[in-house]
Amino acid sequence: MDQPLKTVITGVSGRMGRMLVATIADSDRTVVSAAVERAGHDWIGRDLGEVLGGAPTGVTVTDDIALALQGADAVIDFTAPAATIAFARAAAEAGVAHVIGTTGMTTDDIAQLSGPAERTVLVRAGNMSLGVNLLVQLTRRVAAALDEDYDIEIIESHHNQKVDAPSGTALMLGEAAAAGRGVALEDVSDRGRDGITGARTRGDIGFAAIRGGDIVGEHDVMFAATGERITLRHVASDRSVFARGAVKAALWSRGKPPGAYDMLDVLGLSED
Ligand SMILES: NC(=O)C1=CN([C@@H]2O[C@H](COP(=O)(O)OP(=O)(O)OC[C@H]3O[C@@H](n4cnc5c(N)ncnc54)[C@H](OP(=O)(O)O)[C@@H]3O)[C@@H](O)[C@H]2O)C=CC1
Ligand SMILES: O=C(O)C1=N[C@H](C(=O)O)C[C@H](O)C1
Repeated sequence: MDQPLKTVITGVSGRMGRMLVATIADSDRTVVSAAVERAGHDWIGRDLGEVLGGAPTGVTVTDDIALALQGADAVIDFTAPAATIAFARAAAEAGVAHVIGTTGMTTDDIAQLSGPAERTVLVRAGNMSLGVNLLVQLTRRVAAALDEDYDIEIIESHHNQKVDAPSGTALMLGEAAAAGRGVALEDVSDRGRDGITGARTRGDIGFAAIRGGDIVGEHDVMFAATGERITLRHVASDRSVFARGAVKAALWSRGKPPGAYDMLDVLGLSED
């Protein structure tokens, strides 16, 4: 068997950072080799196990990404767009695979990942769960089978701490629906309706975002026509589905050539 994958976790104190530490602790194929938080965070310089309320692990939380990447195989990153761009440059420099779950990235942010992806394996997805990635493929197929008599609406629900909208998953689903219809999402996307909006434009793909309580993540893709409605739905009830997907991506990266990949590649669901 291969040596356990030496994995760096960024944003380690966050909801996903903690979930990743727990997921890796349950795996004999990966190990947390370093843990990163932002400069000034009160976990810096302390043992990861102790700050999480457990036994010492020997991993000291650091704000130095270059140091954290030394000798590592992969970095799993669920943080924020500016941090992710900086981590991508550092991972490319160190030749370490970069698994990105961060959402809320603009087109310009994403363009800044193409340089790093020429130098190392970069896997990025707005949702790392198997279920959502299957839903992406289903959405593409249903959109291809139906004409514009079926209005496509994407409804997403998340916890009250989420800072970006539409969710990364909603955008993945929107891209899939647009691809199924053979159009570009930016030409048909309808976000943030408010006030006298006028009637719906035929062919548009609409987005709606709900924020409340501790909702982990729910996504509906509705195809609404006169007299009938089809709804494809995914409900995540536990963040472990995202963490397991990210760890799977990190393991998959081993030995792959540099390039930009997504979870469809990792899961073998890519149809292109
Ligand atoms: N693709 C997927 O499957 C999923 C994606 N996500 C996405 O992952 C991201 C994180 O989500 P979540 O864990 O809920 O968010 P949290 O806010 O709980 O965690 C983010 C963490 O990143 C840290 N961070 C921010 N900037 C830096 C930096 N420069 N250096 C080091 N650490 C930094 C934050 O620190 P601080 O608190 O000090 O700012 C925080 O600890 C979001 O974009 C979310 O949408 C979430 C779930 C699944
Ligand atoms: O912020 C979250 O929590 C989540 N973010 C991702 C997204 O933006 O789609 C994935 C998941 O839905 C949870």
